[in-house]
Amino acid sequence: MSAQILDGKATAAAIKSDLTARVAALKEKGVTPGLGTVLVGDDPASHKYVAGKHRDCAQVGLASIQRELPATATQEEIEAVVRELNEDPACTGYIVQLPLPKGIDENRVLELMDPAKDADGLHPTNLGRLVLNEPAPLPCTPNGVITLLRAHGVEIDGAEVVVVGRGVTIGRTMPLLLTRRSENATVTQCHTGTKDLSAHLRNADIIVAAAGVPHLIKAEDVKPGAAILDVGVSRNAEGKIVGDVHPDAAEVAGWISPNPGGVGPMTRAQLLVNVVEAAERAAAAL
Ligand SMILES: Nc1nc2c(c(=O)[nH]1)N[C@@H](CN(C=O)c1ccc(C(=O)N[C@@H](CCC(=O)O)C(=O)O)cc1)CN2
Repeated sequence: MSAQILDGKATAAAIKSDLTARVAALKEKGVTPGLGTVLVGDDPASHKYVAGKHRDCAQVGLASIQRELPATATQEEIEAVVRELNEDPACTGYIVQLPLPKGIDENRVLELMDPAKDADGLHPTNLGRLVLNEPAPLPCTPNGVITLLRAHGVEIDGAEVVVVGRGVTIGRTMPLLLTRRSENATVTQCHTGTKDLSAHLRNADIIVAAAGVPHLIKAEDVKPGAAILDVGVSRNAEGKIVGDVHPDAAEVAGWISPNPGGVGPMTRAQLLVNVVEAAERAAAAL
């Protein structure tokens, strides 16, 4: 068997095309939504991701607000930029690109954000709303995973899903989204403390791999026909992405997301969705 592709690039393009029309409609009402980004330090991957976010903004007609600080920036300097964006009326929503440099208290920065402008859905208030089933901006990568599965007709309802990883941007929140009544999946969360990862994986209809361990998941770990979402990003000596999933797994799986070209573009598209939805809510309240 050779897996079918969960095409993140094409699915993200369709989402962006829909958003372009919605942004144009907002502009006709006199509202120009803007996405802000706070980027601290010189991690090349973070710079690439943020540049991609602003390219997306230009494509769909969103205004871009970019704030960059050096790796030497203090906690207070970063927090000052967050306070400024909280107050900036041109900024509909913004993100603080993670990870922040060592020594910076990331949670303190996230907590300082105005929850109404939290385009990543990572503010504690919004994470709490998600737990309570209240409306909130949804974390971009987990929401991107679900949108990608749905766009390709992969059944989530009743599926056994294994999430590998417990990081903030995906591992922690992926199970919360998947176990909502609208998704209705059964989720097992695995992590470095899991005793027999392979046994869990072999039982999964859907695997979300977000461990950041190159080629952790191999063909023999995969149930025939399963859907695999490879969210892991490691880099080889040439700086090329190496995912969590060994390429041989595609011979066993029914569906697989390429990496790059799978969940990454979906993360960016869902970020735009959060900003446009926030702008639409604000416009409706005018
Ligand atoms: N504040 C946040 N920080 C981080 C998040 C996040 O959701 N919010 N997630 C990741 C990084 N990330 C978003 O910021 C992200 C990752 C990957 C991509 C992407 O488009 N990847 C491309 C490949 C790009 C490359 O060649 O390096 C792809 O997969 O095709 C976009 C955004 C951590 N930080």
